[in-house]
Amino acid sequence: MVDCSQCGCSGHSAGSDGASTSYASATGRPSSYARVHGEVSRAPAQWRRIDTVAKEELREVRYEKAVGEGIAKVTINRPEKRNAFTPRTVMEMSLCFADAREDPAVGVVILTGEGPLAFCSGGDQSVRGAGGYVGADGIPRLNVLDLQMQIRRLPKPVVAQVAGYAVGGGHILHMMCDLTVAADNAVFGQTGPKVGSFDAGYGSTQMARLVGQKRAREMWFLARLCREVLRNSPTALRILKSALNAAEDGQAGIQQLGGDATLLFYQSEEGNEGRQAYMEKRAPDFSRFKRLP
Ligand SMILES: CC(C)(COP(=O)(O)OP(=O)(O)OC[C@H]1O[C@@H](n2cnc3c(N)ncnc32)[C@H](O)[C@@H]1OP(=O)(O)O)[C@@H](O)C(=O)NCCC(=O)NCCSC(=O)CCC(=O)c1ccccc1C(=O)O
Repeated sequence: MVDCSQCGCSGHSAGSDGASTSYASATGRPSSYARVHGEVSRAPAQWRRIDTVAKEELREVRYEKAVGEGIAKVTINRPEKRNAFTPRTVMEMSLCFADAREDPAVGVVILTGEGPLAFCSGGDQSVRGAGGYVGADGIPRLNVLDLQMQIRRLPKPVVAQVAGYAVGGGHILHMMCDLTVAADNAVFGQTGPKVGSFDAGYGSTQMARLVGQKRAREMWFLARLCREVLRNSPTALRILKSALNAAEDGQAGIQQLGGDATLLFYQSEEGNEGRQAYMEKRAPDFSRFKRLP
């Protein structure tokens, strides 16, 4: 096993050059995957830091993109509080995820916490008031619930990279991610009832469903490493994620899958014929599009 703290992997076999992951076949020769796609680099990513997103200076979150690769990384940056989140932290995370969604160069997003002691310890209890967590505007918020939805609906895989504690709302955040890569010291748990809190939404229902869901996603996305995800078709990943959500999310899941179907249809000749005909003030001619069995 190789210690690969930069890529967040929990361990993989090194290629003969020590800088790539080798997928040897049973014969010992390079696998057909390696022959067709080449080896997967395990060289440390070069991160470029982004200090401002949507004109908002990032103070409680670090946001980075890997140079020349489609990986974005969102790091909760409050290690002195075991990366507990305030309304501002959540707002900054939300801006970063929105940016990663919009950036066509980004294919996969990592969510992690600063330092080895905690991924995230949930809501910052020192700013909790009646009605939610209170930021500079004095308004109590539970805005992490919106962030959970945002992660869930992001049409790109999100990988939680967990070292240390992932507890309370922090545990729920990792559960909302598609994949979780855990360091040896990772500790997972809910503390809500101890501190007078609970999450009866995804925090409860998703946890109940997780084992099957996570396994399926791992198999479909083949995502032991972010870089492997990036080699796969973004549309296939998008539809797979939607499909896996749809079975669990009821109408909201169908809405997401339906949106993806529209996206594909808009890219087709058949979809364009309808729009074109409208623009040209003529009847559309769909006769050349076959009704396949
Ligand atoms: C995480 C610990 C187990 C780590 O223990 P340890 O390593 O011994 O470190 P400590 O000395 O305890 O902590 C160091 C330092 O950090 C402060 N701190 C840690 N966690 C928090 C926190 N969550 N809030 C505020 N401050 C925190 C700690 O006080 C220390 O500060 P000093 O000044 O040095 O004393 C342990 O720290 C621990 O158990 N922490 C609390 C975990 C917790 O209970 N979290 C809150 C759970 S409730 C929640 O997250 C709800 C969130 C939410 O918004 C929500 C609301 C409604 C519906 C849904 C949700 C949702 O999230 O889904």
